[in-house]
Amino acid sequence: MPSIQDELLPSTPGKFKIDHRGSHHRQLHRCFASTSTMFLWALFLIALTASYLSFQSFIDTGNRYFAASWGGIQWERQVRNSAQIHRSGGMSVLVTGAAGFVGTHVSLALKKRGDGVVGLDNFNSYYDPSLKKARKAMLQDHGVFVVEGDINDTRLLAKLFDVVAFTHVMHLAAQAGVRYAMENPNSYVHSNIAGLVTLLEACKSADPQPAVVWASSSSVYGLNEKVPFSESDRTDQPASLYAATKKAGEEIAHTYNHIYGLSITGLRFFTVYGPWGRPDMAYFSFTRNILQGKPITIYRGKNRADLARDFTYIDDIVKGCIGSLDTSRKSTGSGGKKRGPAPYRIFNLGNTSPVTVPTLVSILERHLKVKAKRNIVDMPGNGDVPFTHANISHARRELGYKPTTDLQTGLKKFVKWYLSYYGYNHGKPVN
Ligand SMILES: O=C(O)[C@H]1O[C@H](OP(=O)(O)OP(=O)(O)OC[C@H]2O[C@@H](n3ccc(=O)[nH]c3=O)[C@H](O)[C@@H]2O)[C@H](O)[C@@H](O)[C@@H]1O
Repeated sequence: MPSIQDELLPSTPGKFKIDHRGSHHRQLHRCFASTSTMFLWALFLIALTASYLSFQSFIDTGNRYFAASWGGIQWERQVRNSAQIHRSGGMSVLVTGAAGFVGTHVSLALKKRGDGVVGLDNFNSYYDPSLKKARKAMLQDHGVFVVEGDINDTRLLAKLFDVVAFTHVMHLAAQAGVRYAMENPNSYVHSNIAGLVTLLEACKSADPQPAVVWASSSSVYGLNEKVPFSESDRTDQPASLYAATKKAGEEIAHTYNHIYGLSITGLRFFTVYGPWGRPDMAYFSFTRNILQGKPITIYRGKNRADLARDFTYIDDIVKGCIGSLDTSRKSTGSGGKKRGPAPYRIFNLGNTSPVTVPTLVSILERHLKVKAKRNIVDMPGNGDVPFTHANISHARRELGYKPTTDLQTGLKKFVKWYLSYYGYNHGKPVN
């Protein structure tokens, strides 16, 4: 008889248990029973592992297709439809920062003339994302699909180029704003440097390679004193981290042109304003504060000199962007290799008539019919430059760029839009 201990304790898996007292038959039986128990255990473990792994992959897939806002058959269909070209000789353009101020206007203009447009935007909260969502809704109404995603997402970019053979990329996604760079420097590195590299990597690997047009900034002229600013002037004394990242962007773009044959055009925008604009910019926040009866802060330069900007109206900028897309010749690389020299261009897109900040405020007062409470302070050392002024003869020659809207007219259009969008007091009681 087996001892009680033998009955209760299972045999050690993988080892024969020798029964010194039983018959040969019993030994065989025990041996068989122990092997099949072991087999069943093994099966059980395999099944457990397999179901764990498939559960994990279900979670991954779920994350990819449900939590992330891109991917799937329906999504690809939307991307393809949006990229469809509706005119002969048209282009299919990936517009990054499409829910941004300039991105929205450029996307609409391209779509209206029959080009294919797919937008990309990360809808970050640098300023009120509800304004970005409203722009997205407007684009949607005009047949432009805006993908929610980041230019740092390599997989998303590869997917987009996989679904559509974009002929052009209009790269407008960026961390904008001069003074915010002191608060959140890393966001500038993330978007304007890392994001730019990720995007150019995707463009260089795409087959065919698209031609790239992207937004640099007038701020690259930094502390230069020679006016007006020309593209051939030095750009090695930036006054802000923002300007430094845009300057770095120009050098990075040059590298991709040189090594991979990407056709690249950089546009130095000069203080762009207009309807659907950026709430962080002076003309916009001044309007809000004036209507709410709040004081506005007007910076003043050295020796009490007024600051001045070459404010440029959005419709003029859009014409410059589209002129750049239309004149950009093809990239020459394929399979990630350069096959010949490709164009590398830089253009100023300004208005050529600088206006001082106090004059900007006076124009707003006239359009709003409200007096501003002006608080004049010396310019803090926060990255601002005292003035900007564009020489646009290069863009005029090459792109046919010719700005036609003066600040008075442009601000009138902005104020009209502002009042129709926000109402007279931006949802707040007027004091
Ligand atoms: O041209 C450009 O490259 C840049 O133009 C603008 O930068 P900025 O010219 O500084 O535009 P605003 O922030 O609207 O400032 C305009 C002027 O108003 C002044 N300002 C701004 C804010 C304020 O409270 N008070 C004030 O006097 C600024 O010093 C500046 O002289 C954009 O914000 C940048 O993203 C863009 O790259």
